[in-house]
Amino acid sequence: MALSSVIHKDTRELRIHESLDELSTDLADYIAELSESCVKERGFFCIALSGGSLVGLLRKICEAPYNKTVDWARWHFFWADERVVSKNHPDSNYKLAKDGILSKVPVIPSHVHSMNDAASAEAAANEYEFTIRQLVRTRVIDVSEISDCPKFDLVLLGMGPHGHVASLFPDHDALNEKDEWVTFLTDSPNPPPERITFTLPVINSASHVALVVTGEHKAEAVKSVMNGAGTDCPSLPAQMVRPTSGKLVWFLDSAAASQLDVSSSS
Ligand SMILES: O=C(O)[C@H](O)[C@@H](O)[C@H](O)[C@H](O)COP(=O)(O)O
Repeated sequence: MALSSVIHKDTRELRIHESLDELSTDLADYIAELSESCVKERGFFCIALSGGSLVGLLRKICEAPYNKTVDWARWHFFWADERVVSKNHPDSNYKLAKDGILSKVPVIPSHVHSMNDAASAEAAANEYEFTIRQLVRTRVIDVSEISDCPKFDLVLLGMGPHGHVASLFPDHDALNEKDEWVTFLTDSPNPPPERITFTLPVINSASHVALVVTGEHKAEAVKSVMNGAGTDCPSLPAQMVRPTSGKLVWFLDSAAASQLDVSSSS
């Protein structure tokens, strides 16, 4: 149960939770409901996620009742970003999701669309974009009515303490990428340096984007993002997450929300 749930003027929703356990349960409810409605409407549920603490917070969706009630066979699983390391490396976002989620629920192996760990960052990014293009063509992934971008049913992101999302870092050129769906970095400010990431046009074309942010060390960045959310010149990558026709929900714990004036923001 959310401690406070606030709808902002710009249709951003904040769900603030007292404990990580409550947040994890609410996140599981949210994903299960979305999955049900997408499967009913389109026959598939296309979910993309990044790495970090977010994956641990997805633990409840792998437990009862969701492990039995969710239609896992209709899920297609993607990564919003990946580190260019082998799939069994501790830094791999694939490994994180495999250990934390995919090893616990019956997603069909051919529906797990991971990035090639045997190619260069550039080649793996191109290959991933090609995979996504094929799935858009066959309408497994929906397509945006506004651009020709893929319209993922849900993109789940964490946020770093300096406001980065996926592998899109403040002041990095990758933020300006408008044409590619998937791009690569060889100079990430956070290790490892080589990464592959969805671009902003893809993130912002999703039907639903959820940012899951916890901990006091993120409170300052959460405040900056919320304060600058309406600005025409956003500087933090998390401020640039503005779905064009989709919905944006922030899942926060009370520590991450501690610098927000929640009462005045509704
Ligand atoms: O591969 C990555 O680096 C992640 O995808 C990244 O975008 C992550 O989500 C944030 O850094 C938040 O991570 P934490 O929640 O662990 O702070």
